[in-house]
Parts: sequence; C-alpha cells; structure tokens
Amino acid sequence: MGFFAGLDAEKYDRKYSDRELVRRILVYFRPHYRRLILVGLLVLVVSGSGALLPVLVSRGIDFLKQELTTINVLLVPFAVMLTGVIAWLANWQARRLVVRSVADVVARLANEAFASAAEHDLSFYDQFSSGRIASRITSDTQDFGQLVVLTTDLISQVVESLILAIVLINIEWQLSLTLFAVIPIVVLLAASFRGLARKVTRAGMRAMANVNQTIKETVSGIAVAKNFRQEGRIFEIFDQSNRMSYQVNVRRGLVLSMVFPVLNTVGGWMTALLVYVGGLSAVQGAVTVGAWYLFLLSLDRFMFPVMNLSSFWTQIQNGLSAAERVFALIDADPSVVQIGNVKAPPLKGQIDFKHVYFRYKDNEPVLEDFNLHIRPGESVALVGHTGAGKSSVVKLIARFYEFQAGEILIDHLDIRSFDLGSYRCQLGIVSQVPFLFSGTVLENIQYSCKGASPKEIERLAYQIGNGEWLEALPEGLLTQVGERGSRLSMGQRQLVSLMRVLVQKPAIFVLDEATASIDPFTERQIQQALSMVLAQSTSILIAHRLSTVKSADRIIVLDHGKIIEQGTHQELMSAGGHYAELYNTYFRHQSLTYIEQAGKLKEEINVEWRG
Ligand SMILES: Nc1ncnc2c1ncn2[C@@H]1O[C@H](COP(=O)(O)OP(=O)(O)OP(=O)(O)O)[C@@H](O)[C@H]1O
Repeated sequence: MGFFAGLDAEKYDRKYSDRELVRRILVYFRPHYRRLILVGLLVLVVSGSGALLPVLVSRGIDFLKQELTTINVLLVPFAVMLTGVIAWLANWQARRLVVRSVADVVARLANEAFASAAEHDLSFYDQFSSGRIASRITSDTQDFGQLVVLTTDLISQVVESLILAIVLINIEWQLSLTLFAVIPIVVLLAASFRGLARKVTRAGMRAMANVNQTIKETVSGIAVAKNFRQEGRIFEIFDQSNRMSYQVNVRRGLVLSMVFPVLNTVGGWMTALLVYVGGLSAVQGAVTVGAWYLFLLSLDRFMFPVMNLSSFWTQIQNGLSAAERVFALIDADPSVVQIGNVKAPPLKGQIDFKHVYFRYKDNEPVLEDFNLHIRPGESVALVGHTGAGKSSVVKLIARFYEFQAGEILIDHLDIRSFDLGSYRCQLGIVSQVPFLFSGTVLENIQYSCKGASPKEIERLAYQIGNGEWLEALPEGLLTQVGERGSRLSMGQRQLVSLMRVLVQKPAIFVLDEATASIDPFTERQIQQALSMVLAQSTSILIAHRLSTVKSADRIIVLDHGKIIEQGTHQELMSAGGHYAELYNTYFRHQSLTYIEQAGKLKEEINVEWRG
C-alpha cells in the first residue's frame, strides 16, 4: 500500500456497495420523512428561482423594450429582487430543517455505534484499540452528517440543472443537444475520480483514528510515562502519528482539490465549443443573436451545478467512507454467542466446567479438557504461577470470552442459554485494578444496585472496621473519587468495589485480587468486607494474599491450564506438592509467624552488628 502503510483496515471492516450504503442510510432518515418532503419542496423553490433569474432578466429586458415606463423600470428589478428573497428564505428554511434532521440522525448513529461497542465482548477490545473505536463513534458520525448536508445540496443542484435544461431546450434546442452530447464526458471524468477519492478519504480517517488512539493511550498511561521520565517519548509517539495524519490528509486535500480544476477546464472547453457553434449558427442565421446570448447566459448557470455535481461526488465519498466505518462497527460479529435467550432464574451458584477447551489465539491452548465442579455457596481460591489460566477460568464464567468446546453449566443450565443481562446481574466481579467512575463514593457503590439507600449503604460500611475507612474519607460517602478513582488510595478503591458487590448480593462472586501490597490495617478491613461477601455468594477468588487463600473452603492449584491439586490449606501443605512449594516461595512471606520471626532475626542481627 506504500504511502498508506500502517493505515490498514481493522479486521471487522467491510466494504459495502454504494447501493447497500444508501439503503442503510435511508433507514435512518425514514422517521424524518415529513421534514424531508418539506425540504424537497423548499429545494424546488430554491432551484426554480435560481433557474428563473436569467429568464426573468432577459424577458424583463424584452418587456422594457416594448413598454419603457418608470413603473416598469421599477417593476422588473423588484421582480428580480423578490425572486432572490424567496430563494434565500426557502434556502434558509431548508437548511434549518436539514440541520435538525442531520443532528438527530448523527445522534442516533452515534448511540447505535456506542451501544454496539459496549455490547462487544472483551476479546473485541483485545484486538481493537478503544481509541480507534471512539474515533468511529465521534468524528466518523460527524463526517457522515456532512454527507447529508451535501446530499441536500446535490438534490438542489440536480433540480436546478434539470429546470435549466428545459429552459435551454426552449431557448435553442439545437445548441442544447450539442451541450447534452458533451455532458457525459464530465460525468465519466468525475466518476473516474471516485475510486481515488474513496481511497484517500478512507486513509485520512484511519490516520485520524490513529491520532485519537495515541492520545488516549498516552493520556491513560501518563502516570507511568512521568514515573520513567518518558514525557519526551510519548510526545514523539504522538508526533509520529500526527505527522502521518498530516501527510495523509494533505494528500487527501490535494487529490480532492485537483478534481474541481480538472472538471472546470473541461467545462471551459465545452463552453468555448458552444460559443463557437452558437456563433457559427448566428452568422449563418440559424439562430438569432438574442437567443444565442440568452443561451450563453443560461449555459453559465447550467454548467455551475453540473460542475458542482461532479465534484460533489468526490466529497460524498468522504461521507460514504465515514458511514462505512460506522456501519462496520455496528455490524461487527460478536465472538461470544448465546444460543438461547432465557432469562436467568434466581441462581444458587453451582458451577460446572465439563471438558472445556479454550484459547485466545489459534495454536495457543489455555484450557484443555478442563473440568471443575463448584458447589452452591462454596468459596474456591484459584492459585498457581502467573499464566496458569486463573483469570481465564473466571473470564469464561463471566462470559467475557467464548470457549471453543465443552460445556459450562450454572445450576445445571448451559451458560450459553441465558440472556446475558439477566445472568450478569447475578454476577459480582471485583477486578484486580478496581475501576471507579467519576462521581461520589456513594454513586460508585450504588452502581450495581440503584435501589440501595444511602442509609443501608452506611450501615454496611460501618460493619467494616467500625466504619473507620469511611470516616477517613473527607466527605464520607459523598467524597468525590476523581477519574478512575484516582483521589482514593488503592485500599479505599478495593473497599469501595467490595461494597459495590456487597449491596449487589450476587449469586456468584469473582475476585481477581490485587497484587499491590496494602497496610495491615486496610488489609484487615478488606478481609472483613470479603468475608461478608463470601458468606452470601458462591465465590471464586484469584488469590494473591495468604489470608484470602486461607478464607476459601477449597484451594485449587492450576498449572498450564490444568488442576494439579486441590484441598484445604492443611491438606495441601501436608501433601507437600506444588501448593506447598508455592506457599514456601510466595505466600509464606505474608504469614504472621514469618513476619514475626523475620522481625526477631533482624533485631538479633542489629544487636550483633552493634556489639
Ligand atoms: N487477552 C489475551 N489474549 C491472548 N492471550 C492471553 C490473553 N489473556 C491471557 N492470555 C494468555 O493466556 C494464558 C493464561 O492467562 P491467564 O491470564 O488466565 O493467567 P493467570 O493464571 O490469571 O495469570 P496471572 O496470575 O499472571 O494473572 C497466558 O499464557 C496468557 O499469556
């Protein structure tokens, strides 16, 4: 692709034919058809008045030639002015109506694009950057809106050309035929620009989407960049994509700006040809000089919309490319497919994995013939080295990813048979990096259950560490958490996200425990909140803290996607297998005895060293 390298289409992009696109676009305008009929009528008035003007002038002069009175001298310019005012008013009104319809359609399209982006499963976001998706929802829908404004202009120009064609035939049909014979050349030429225009506009939009993606990624990673003093590097990355966008868009501008002059030149030749043919006919007496003059006057007005029409074609490609990108996002196939749509009944939380096979990418299996039974109300801790498949197991339970073979049953029902909304509402998830939305602590806790009253939430909050964590917040439940919860400490964020699940009372609770270390005081509060959740749900804990592992009824040790051991802490320790090894290398350092012994050892060393 040469110049356009790095601006490849997304995997879900599709090419729609113009007919398909237009059919699809019309669906969005159907609700506005009354307004659009009115626009059509107004456009008729605008183009009719435009076409009428030269005729009015020429007929007016004829009329004045016959009856040159002061009244008539005033009457003719008044008629011309009135036609102009009517055209202006009709145009203004038509534009107002178009702007309204376009705003409605753009808002609907952006809504649909956003809704479909929000519906996509997580594997979609693994593959496609959220920055580029955002670009489709925002700038591409706006570009699509421009398409509509252009289309109204186009219709107006077509109508004006048709009216003028009739006027021209009336004035001088032979010259008109000569003119119509050469029009296809302009149309063909304009059509030949079409492919090129679509290509450069598509590339321009992708370049813009790249810029958006870079901004989003660098802004979300700004803390890391600052930490490593890499502000210069993130600027360089931005600069690169911005430069690329600049070059691609300059090229797009050059290609598009070439279209009009080329067509204008051809138009100029055509006019010259008609002046010559008309002049020749006038000399030979076949046409009158007056008719020839009026013909040339109207010809000029006729050529303008024809030229515009041709260049519109290239601009319309811009809107069509935008529509294509937005529709591709809306139409992207989901990879998580529900085979049924049954409203999930109130669940007890029994979970069964039966011969499940799962992989993110071809040839990289994560789970193979995986079997697991979790009893209702049981709490299970998943442990294992990094990459063992712990998160993958819970992602399948949450239905974030599609498994390739086997069965996952919830209360003996196929997980794929549920209506996802009703299933996920009974699922409470606390992720490793707890995500809080801007707003108050209260709003974040109520996120899962709008019905929970502040009183009820406060009562629950006081059951955790006597509510000290809440009192530590400057405005208690009404404290603003900031973007992504940045104004709260990591421990407070974890407490808020646990509270969110507590009020939700889910049948199944999933905890992907944070690895970040937390002071023992906060850890105790988290543990307290956790035990309250564990008491009310079937729980799957991806545990990183010894206290969490010990609070589970059963510990499951995973290695390379397989269960290699399971049992209680005591059972697994006495078995002396993988868990015991994991305990000695990882968890033991968190045990109180270890910390106390280490403290004593340190004191002894200090005493010896001083001595
Ligand atoms: N979104 C993804 N796309 C592709 N491969 C993935 C993805 N997520 C995980 N993997 C791969 O799947 C395997 C299992 O990962 P998983 O996240 O389930 O492990 P884990 O036991 O939870 O690890 P950790 O404790 O480090 O979170 C790993 O090899 C990982 O590289």
